Amino acid sequence: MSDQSEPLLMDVGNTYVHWALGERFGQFLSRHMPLELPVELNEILENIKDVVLVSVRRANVQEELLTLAPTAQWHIAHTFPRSILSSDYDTERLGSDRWVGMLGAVALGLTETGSAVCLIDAGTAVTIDMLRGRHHIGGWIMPGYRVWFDSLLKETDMGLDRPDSPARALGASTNHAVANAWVSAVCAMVALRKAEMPGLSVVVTGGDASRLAPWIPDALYIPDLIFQGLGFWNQHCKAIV
Ligand SMILES: Nc1ncnc2c1ncn2[C@@H]1O[C@H](COP(=O)(O)OP(=O)(O)OP(=O)(O)O)[C@@H](O)[C@H]1O
Ligand SMILES: CC(C)(CO)[C@@H](O)C(=O)NCCC(=O)O
Repeated sequence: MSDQSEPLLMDVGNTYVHWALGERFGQFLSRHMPLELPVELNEILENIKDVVLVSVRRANVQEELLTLAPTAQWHIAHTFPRSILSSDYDTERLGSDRWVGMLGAVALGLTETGSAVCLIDAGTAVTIDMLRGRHHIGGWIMPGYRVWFDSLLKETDMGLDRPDSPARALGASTNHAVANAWVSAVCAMVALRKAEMPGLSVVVTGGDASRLAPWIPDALYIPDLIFQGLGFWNQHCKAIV
């Protein structure tokens, strides 16, 4: 039985759906339809009153999720008050997961320190977003670790296996040449921003964050940043249109 007073938080990404309820959390694949939910989550959905969801997938994934708990109140994070977080980006297109990740930085007070913040979310895609206080000044999108390999596998005749532990050094094998190029690309992008913004704080999150964080000096590794952001959106943004 779940504690019905707190909402179930869900982040529907391009590869995984991540969920959290208090101390409980998990993930399942978002790309296989119909969705195959873990038993624990199905049990939670039978009793839950509120679900707070952010999604970057097509509407049909969201619709299928909604049918799994028809009596629950679903709160979908897709509007973001500019009074709380503004952006120079094309806000019609800025991914909801990026907005919510940045709200996670706001929730943790990282935007109030006087230093600019560089937020790296290493998932299916890697997004790198820059914040000055509660203002998003822009960002970058590049392939995530798996997609980086998959694109070369598809377009070349190289045989490739993804190493578990990529590094920033030069590669001495095909696999490490590709893997280390990915780490080095992200590190170089961060170094570019740091050169322009001394004192920049760097935050790393997402499924591949643990592969990157050791190579970025002074990076803060915050695995649950998206859930911090979803909780903040639910409390402070949902009611503001
Ligand atoms: N258990 C796992 N099995 C396979 N890959 C994993 C696993 N855990 C983490 N990863 C890595 O994490 C990446 C996906 O990250 P994450 O779960 O943050 O993506 P996502 O939220 O689905 O993507 P996005 O937020 O970009 O839409 C995969 O590409 C893979 O490299
Ligand atoms: C970039 C991704 C795929 C990262 O999950 C997502 O945020 C997205 O689909 N964004 C829309 C495009 C944009 O943010 O400019």
